[in-house]
Amino acid sequence: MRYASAQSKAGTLMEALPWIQRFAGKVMVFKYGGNAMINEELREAFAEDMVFLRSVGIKPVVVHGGGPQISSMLERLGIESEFRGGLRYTTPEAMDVVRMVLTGQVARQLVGLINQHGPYAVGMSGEDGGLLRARRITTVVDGVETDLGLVGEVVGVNTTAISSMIDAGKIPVISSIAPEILADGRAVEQGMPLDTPTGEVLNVNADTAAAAVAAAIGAEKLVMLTDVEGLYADWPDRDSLISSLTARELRRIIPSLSEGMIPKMSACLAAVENRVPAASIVDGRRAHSPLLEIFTDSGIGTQVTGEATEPKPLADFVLVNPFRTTEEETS
Ligand SMILES: Nc1ncnc2c1ncn2[C@@H]1O[C@H](COP(=O)(O)OP(=O)(O)O)[C@@H](O)[C@H]1O
Ligand SMILES: CC(=O)N[C@@H](CCC(=O)OP(=O)(O)O)C(=O)O
Repeated sequence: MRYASAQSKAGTLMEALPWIQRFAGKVMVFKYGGNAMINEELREAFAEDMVFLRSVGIKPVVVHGGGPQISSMLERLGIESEFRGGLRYTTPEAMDVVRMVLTGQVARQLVGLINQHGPYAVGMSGEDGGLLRARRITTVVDGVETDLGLVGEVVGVNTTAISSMIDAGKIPVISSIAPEILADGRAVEQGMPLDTPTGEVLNVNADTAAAAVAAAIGAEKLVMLTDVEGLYADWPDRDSLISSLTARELRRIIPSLSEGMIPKMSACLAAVENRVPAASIVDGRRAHSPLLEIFTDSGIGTQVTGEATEPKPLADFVLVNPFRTTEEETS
């Protein structure tokens, strides 16, 4: 009996071998969403997975969210908060809470859990060392352009800051807030250079931040942990789980999606359109879902693949626009 169980473990390890060989030395970005951090056991399993990957030569980078944790802190403090098109309308008062919860609470906890296994994790706020830069965005609700307050999208990533951590054997744990720069018409209007800092800090949805980081550092894969098994074609029909789709198919589906799935699937699309070979959504409520997604032949969630492209050259500071499509780039 003991031999049979040991044999099944060996079988699992052998299934992982070709994937370990394929991904060794490669960078993978994991977006760890607040809805996937629901209990200590899951958070510990996530930390173990990151350490496991690092130990077999894969280079994990974590970009974390914490939406539910921000919402409960805002509620405790009596600060109103609402979502518009899946993004939090963020007042200056709410921004202080976003920063406090993401960098002071969620990142600290994750870094602590990973570092129980050795001194691997380093918490990095998007504000530190010019790691991220963002420009302000609005959203469209029922066909109307709608203000989001202090909300942005990442337009610049300091890849040197991230790769020097990776090269030192560390696991960067990145919080999705970013200093605002003038990167649009406002700069031109004000006669300023396109990357002038405004002094404001913006709240960036962690899905879009993870996609921008994955694209900028030339990640092999982006894996998003959330609270569903993957993308359902006919939500909420649980029999309609899509196990894989191409960027082209996803582009067609996105307009029909609701709330949180809009930034998530747009981020997957942005990653694969910016030469990340694959982006997956996995169920973070299942312990060790990152390992199961990467090291099993079938994977477990929904995988989006891009059209084959040349590998992306790395630069020290990469300007990215997560929402520019390949068509726009080439037209
Ligand atoms: N087509 C769909 N397939 C799967 N989930 C969907 C779909 N459309 C909407 N959803 C919702 O999107 C949620 C995930 O988005 P969100 O709550 O923002 O996740 P996270 O907090 O992990 O970023 C799911 O819990 C589900 O309720
Ligand atoms: C602009 C915006 O919506 N920012 C998000 C940032 C955190 C996040 O994205 O967390 P999850 O991944 O857990 O959802 C927010 O304020 O909730």
